[in-house]
Amino acid sequence: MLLTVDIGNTNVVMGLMPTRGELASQLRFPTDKRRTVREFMDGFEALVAMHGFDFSDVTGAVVSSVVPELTESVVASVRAKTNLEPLVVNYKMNLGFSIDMDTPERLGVDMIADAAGAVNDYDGALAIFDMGTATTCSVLTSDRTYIGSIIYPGVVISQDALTAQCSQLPFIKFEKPKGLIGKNTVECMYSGVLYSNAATIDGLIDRIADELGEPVTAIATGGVSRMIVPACRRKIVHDPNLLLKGLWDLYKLNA
Ligand SMILES: Nc1ncnc2c1ncn2[C@@H]1O[C@H](COP(=O)(O)OP(=O)(O)OP(=O)(O)O)[C@@H](O)[C@H]1O
Ligand SMILES: CC(C)(CO)[C@@H](O)C(=O)NCCC(=O)O
Ligand SMILES: [K+]
Repeated sequence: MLLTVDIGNTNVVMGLMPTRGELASQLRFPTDKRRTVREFMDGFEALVAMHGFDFSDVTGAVVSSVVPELTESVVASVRAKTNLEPLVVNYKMNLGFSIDMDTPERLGVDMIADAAGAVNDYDGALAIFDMGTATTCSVLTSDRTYIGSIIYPGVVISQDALTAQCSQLPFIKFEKPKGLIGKNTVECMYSGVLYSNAATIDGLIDRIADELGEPVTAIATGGVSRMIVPACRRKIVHDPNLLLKGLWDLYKLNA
C-alpha cells in the first residue's frame, strides 16, 4: 500500500492508497507553514490507525508539494514513521510526458501529477483544469508534450477578495443560484461565482482548441470542480481523483 501526501496551498492531504487513485484512509490538515515534524508524525499515526492498518502495510511513499516550506518536514516525518525514503515528485523524473516550458523546474508539481494521471487515461490533446486555491489549466498536445498552462485565482480566493474589497458585499458560503440573473445581492453573488467560473472554463477550452488546431479533451479536478463543472456548456470529464492517480503512476514509473 502506498502512502501519499499532497501538500497544497489550502490543505495537506495524507492518504493510504491500496489501488490506483483510491484512498482507503485519509487525513486533511489546513496548510500552515509552522507545522512541525512531530505534528505530521502524529498525523501519519492517526491515518494508519484510523482504519486498523499498520505501518508494515506501507510499502512505498510519494509526496507532492507546492509549498516548499513544508516539504522537508513531511519527508522527515515519513522517514521517521515508515523507514522508507519517499519519492518526492519533481519535473526531472520519468513522467510519461515531456515538458516544453521556459522553466520546467518552476512548474507546479500538482500540475505535473495531474498530467501524469491524465496521459494514462485519456488520448489526444488535453486541457486539465485543477480547481483548488488557484485554478490551473495544463495543456498537453496529442504527442504527450506539456506545452504550457494557464493560472488564475481560484474560486474561493477570488470570492473572498471580492467580499474583502467591497463594503456592501457580504461573506457568502457558496450555494447554487436560483438562476443566472440574480434578484438580490446574495443571489447575484452566487450566480457570479458559478457562471463566471463555468464560462471561463468554456471560453478557455474553445481558445485552446483554436490555438492547437485540434479538438481537446477537457478534464476537471480539484476541490471546487464538483460545483462548477455542471454549469459548463462544453463537454468536460470530471475526474476528482486525477492527482491521486498521477501520484500512483509516478510512483510506479520511478520507485
Ligand atoms: N466541496 C467544496 N465546496 C466548497 N469549497 C470547497 C470544496 N472543496 C474545497 N473547497 C475550497 O476550495 C479551496 C481549494 O480546496 P482544495 O481542497 O482543492 O485545496 P488544496 O488541494 O489545498 O488546494 P490546491 O489544489 O491549490 O493544492 C479551499 O478554499 C477549500 O476550502
Ligand atoms: C499554481 C499553483 C499555486 C496551483 O496549485 C501551483 O501549481 C504552483 O505553485 N505552481 C508554481 C508556478 C507554476 O506552475 O508555474
Ligand atoms: K495550490
